[in-house]
Amino acid sequence: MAYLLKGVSILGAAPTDLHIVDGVVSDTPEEGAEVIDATGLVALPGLVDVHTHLREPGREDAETVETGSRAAALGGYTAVCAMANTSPVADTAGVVEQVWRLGREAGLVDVQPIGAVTVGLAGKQMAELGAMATSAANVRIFSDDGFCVADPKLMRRALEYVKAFDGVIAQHAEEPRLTEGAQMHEGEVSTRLGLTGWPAVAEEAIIARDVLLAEHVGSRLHVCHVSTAGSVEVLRQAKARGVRVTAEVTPHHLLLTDERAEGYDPVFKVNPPLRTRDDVEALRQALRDGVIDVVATDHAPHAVQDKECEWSYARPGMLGLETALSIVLSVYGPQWDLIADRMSTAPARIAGLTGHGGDLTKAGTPANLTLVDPSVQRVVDPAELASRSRNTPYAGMTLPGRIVATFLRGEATVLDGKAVK
Ligand SMILES: NC(=O)N[C@@H](CC(=O)O)C(=O)O
Repeated sequence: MAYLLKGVSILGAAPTDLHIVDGVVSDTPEEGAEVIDATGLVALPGLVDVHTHLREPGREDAETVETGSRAAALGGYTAVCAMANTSPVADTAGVVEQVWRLGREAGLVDVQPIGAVTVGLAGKQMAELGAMATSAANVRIFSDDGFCVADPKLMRRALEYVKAFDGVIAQHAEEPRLTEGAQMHEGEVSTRLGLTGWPAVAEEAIIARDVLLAEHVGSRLHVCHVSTAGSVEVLRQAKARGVRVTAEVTPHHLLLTDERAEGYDPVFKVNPPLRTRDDVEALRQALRDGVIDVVATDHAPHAVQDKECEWSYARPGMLGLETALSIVLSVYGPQWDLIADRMSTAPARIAGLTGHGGDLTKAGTPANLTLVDPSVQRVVDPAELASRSRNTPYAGMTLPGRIVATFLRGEATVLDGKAVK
């Protein structure tokens, strides 16, 4: 299938014609190509998410690889990295290969499995990182996300182990002894609501420790869902010293604050918790500066019974894939170069996903891209989401931008704002 995207603006530049032929960007038109009127639309390299929870195997009532892939494509993504906290945990070659195969069968985005760092995410014994790296799933990112690799000796060994194949340890930075019973950010609002708080220092202390370990070992560390101004300062200093550390921020931490907990609506319960306005400002600036490298969704679907209950019983986590670009647009406006780097090129580099995040002006670049209509304002309706879950914190909000089409290696996965399969 060949396409001609007529009058498209690549990253906000003057309108041009973009030819997609045989799965790549081409500078020569193809006879009989399907013409898409792309007037007013912006082409971005397909978005890449380094932090997605797809819930399969184990919690297919909340999401499957297929439903999550569809949500991703509709959000403009062409690749997602699937977190390891499934059931069974993705801590063996068998499980990561299963997730990888399910992703191929769904065929809507490239699903790159993340392997667990420790057996069963229990933080005691290192998982078979080498077996997962050499499996068909070709795992490069390892994470116990949902839990912190709290034992410093184990963290050091894992960093040493992955160095051999340029792997990366993605840390969920949470000192567990400081967050026992935590329900939200520790601060003025938690005091008023009478909820046990997760102090900012519980995140910052682990990041500080881990950048020192990564520096000592000379290995790659990635910090998941950075949420505090103090974490940003630790990362800024580490990067200035040349530590091989990268970091992500979620759309919700760029937009929402802990005041959302005031109605006790569990849709706003998430780990790490929503923080203060000052934290939000520091995160926004850090993403601009490049101290934080990427936006990652931490798309965390949960079944109704796990979310629509009393706050303290509700699971933490919120949906992200289908709203991420709109949230980032609402925060930064049409800064397309920034958006393309932080949501596509940089995450593709971190995950080692060659073929994603490429330059759409160059012939031969794999045609992984998405078309956005920035002029449209959409009202988020949970019932319309492709995810199997409904736990979006943005229900009823009016947000800028609509994904019109997404292409994976030149094949449309989304057309006219609808998934093709
Ligand atoms: N982000 C969340 O609040 N939840 C994540 C795991 C996690 O990161 O805690 C989940 O898997 O639901």
